[in-house]
Amino acid sequence: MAGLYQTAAGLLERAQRRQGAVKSLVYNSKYANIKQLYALVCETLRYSDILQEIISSSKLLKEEKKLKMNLAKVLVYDLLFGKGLKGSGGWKATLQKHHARLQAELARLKIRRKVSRNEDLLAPVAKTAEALLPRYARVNTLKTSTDDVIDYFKRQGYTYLGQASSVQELGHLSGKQFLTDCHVPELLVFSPRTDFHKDFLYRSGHIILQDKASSLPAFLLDPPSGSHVIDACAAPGNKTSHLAAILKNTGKIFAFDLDTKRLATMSTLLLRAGVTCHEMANQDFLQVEPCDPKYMNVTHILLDPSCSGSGIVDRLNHLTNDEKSSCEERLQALAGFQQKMLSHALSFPAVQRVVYSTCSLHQQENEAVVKDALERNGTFRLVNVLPSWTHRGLDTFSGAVCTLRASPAETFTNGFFVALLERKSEGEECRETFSTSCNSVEVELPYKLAAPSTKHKKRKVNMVSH
Ligand SMILES: C[S@@+](CC[C@H](N)C(=O)[O-])C[C@H]1O[C@@H](n2cnc3c(N)ncnc32)[C@H](O)[C@@H]1O
Repeated sequence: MAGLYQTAAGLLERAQRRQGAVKSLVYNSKYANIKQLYALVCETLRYSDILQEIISSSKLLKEEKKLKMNLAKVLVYDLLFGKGLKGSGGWKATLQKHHARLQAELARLKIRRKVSRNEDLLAPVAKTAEALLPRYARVNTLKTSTDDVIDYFKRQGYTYLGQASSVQELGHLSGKQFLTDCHVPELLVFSPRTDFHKDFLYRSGHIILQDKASSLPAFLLDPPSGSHVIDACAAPGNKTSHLAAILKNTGKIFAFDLDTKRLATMSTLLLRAGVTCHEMANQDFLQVEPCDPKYMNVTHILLDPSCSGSGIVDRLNHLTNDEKSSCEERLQALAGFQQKMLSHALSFPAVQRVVYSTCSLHQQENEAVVKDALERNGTFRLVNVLPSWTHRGLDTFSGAVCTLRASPAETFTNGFFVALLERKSEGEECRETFSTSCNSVEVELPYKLAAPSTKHKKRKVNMVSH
């Protein structure tokens, strides 16, 4: 069992060096009991600051010279907060020697902070962000219908409250209540901590467990049936399967990714979801030739590139905050890569719409990337998506208000950013040569926002051209 603690400590080290998202690091670790490892790593991260304080005040590392901080954290977590140390001998025996002192330090800490429960020691962000987030389940319309899934959950004892009329309602679900989302009609919303990983509908690909923010890019891109679409950074494929559902498995999705392991996971996910209209390639999107005849009919591109992941709630970034300088460098490198990717997407000759998204909170990876792309490419403009969505892009350039941000506190989702770029019509381009930068133009909104009977309805909104 020593392998569990050593593996968990190694993963904490890698997460601190920002070598990947905690979830992917765990899943790629090949450890036999992934669930146990994931729980240990996440809980240790949640209690990271507390553990550090207890370990320092108990002088554990001074007495046990071979013990390093991350290994100490996972061991002390299991000893004090978990179900007790597993295995026998080795570090278990060492830690048992210090058990009484560590427990006394924990008790002292609780007295100092005037709390009685371990949970109350957690900083508000570690406690509330997680507790705020509802569980989202996207109905896979390739396999079933929203009505059938609602009936299924009702039969399982859940109470259906209808369609949410505002985002706020999503944050007030408790027990076995559930709603249909107020923006994405195929998204069902359950109370936080609802777990469907063992549910038949999840295992059979009838529902996809996907955060609401992450379901916005495909929903907003909204390619019509039969279109040719590129998913530029596709693995593990949540957005690809959403695109396939919107396309009703017609047309074509060219899905690219650099990471072979993630592509393998994607294969399984797409098979389970019944996706058949895709072509997967282990290829750098930047090397995909826009003028290749194969892509001449590509009209829609979803670009969800690698990012810092600073918006993901379960990544518990406070653990890595001490690496501020490398973080700045890394942000710059990421932003440079994202700018290249977005410019490349806009260079496909027939492309009409490109959705750009990240799970980052950093302006450098979000508004700045979009602003750069629009400055380089005058033939695209931003679409003012979901006008009723109050959390907009940071006001760093004149069109930023057209973009969306998402966050646990404001939208009950992970932190996220989405921008939809659309090719200007020829007439529009000409008009702009002689007009000011702010125009009122007709834009097509996804049918879910329009009257139920019309697939695409023209709405007049204020558009900012760049
Ligand atoms: C945020 S993840 C994509 C998540 C995916 N869209 C989903 O919803 O399941 C970013 C992905 O971009 C891939 N990637 C990074 N650089 C790439 C490149 N130059 N070309 C293609 N894929 C790339 C990474 O391997 C990673 O899988």
